Amino acid sequence: MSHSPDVSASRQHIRQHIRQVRRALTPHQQQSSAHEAAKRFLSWSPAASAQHIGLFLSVDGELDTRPLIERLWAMNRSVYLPVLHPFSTGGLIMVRYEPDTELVVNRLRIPEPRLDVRQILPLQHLDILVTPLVAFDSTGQRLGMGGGFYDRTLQNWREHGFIPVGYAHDCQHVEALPTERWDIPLPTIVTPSKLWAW
Ligand SMILES: Nc1nc2c(c(=O)[nH]1)N(C=O)[C@@H](CNc1ccc(C(=O)N[C@@H](CCC(=O)O)C(=O)O)cc1)CN2
Ligand SMILES: Nc1ncnc2c1ncn2[C@@H]1O[C@H](COP(=O)(O)OP(=O)(O)OP(=O)(O)O)[C@@H](O)[C@H]1O
Repeated sequence: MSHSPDVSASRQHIRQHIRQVRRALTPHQQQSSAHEAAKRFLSWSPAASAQHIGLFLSVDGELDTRPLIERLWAMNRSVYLPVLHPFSTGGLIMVRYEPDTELVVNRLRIPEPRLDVRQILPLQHLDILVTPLVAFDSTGQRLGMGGGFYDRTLQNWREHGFIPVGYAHDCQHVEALPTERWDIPLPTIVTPSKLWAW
């Protein structure tokens, strides 16, 4: 439940607006942005020593993670994708993603690996969690698609010992987001043109 209908309505408005703006990027803009962002991510120092990296498969105009995933595979890093938890509402499970991993489309229409318990990585073994977002602000607050999946997954990230990093287009930046008490700000966000750090 939201503490205020205004906050909730304004979050919904920002979501719709930014989703439309990022869907309007051309395939060429998408491609060059994906390349620039992958380079920036790989030159960020925590990425140099990270072995287990959580990513996501881009949909809906999101900054394309596929070029980054290909580079990480070529560097023999282990890549994981979020799988919707089968019964814990709003939960995500990180599952290993390799070039031959079979993907299925989940109920939110996002491709994910089939849930295989042997391929699950507990969060405390993750080094970096690359986090999707719809909008971010000048203080590192993020707004997602509205499921609360990453708000839950990012709880206690310091204790788990992984570093979250937002991955988004420059046009997803807004000056200030209306926040809710469960929002977890990101310490780092990579865009094609900038590395934001707080
Ligand atoms: N690429 C990607 N994967 C991700 C996320 C994300 O933001 N991006 N998530 C981050 O949390 C989780 C999924 N979160 C989601 C939350 C809401 C909707 C949603 O409302 N989607 C549709 C309606 C669903 C339908 O088609 O039935 C919509 O576009 O309105 C989608 C994903 C896990 N995987
Ligand atoms: N830590 C949490 N524990 C329980 N419920 C939560 C938690 N975080 C968020 N929620 C619930 O999830 C719902 C969606 O939250 P919100 O709109 O902030 O999601 P979001 O940040 O846009 O999405 P996401 O994190 O999936 O990208 C809210 O109704 C909220 O009550």
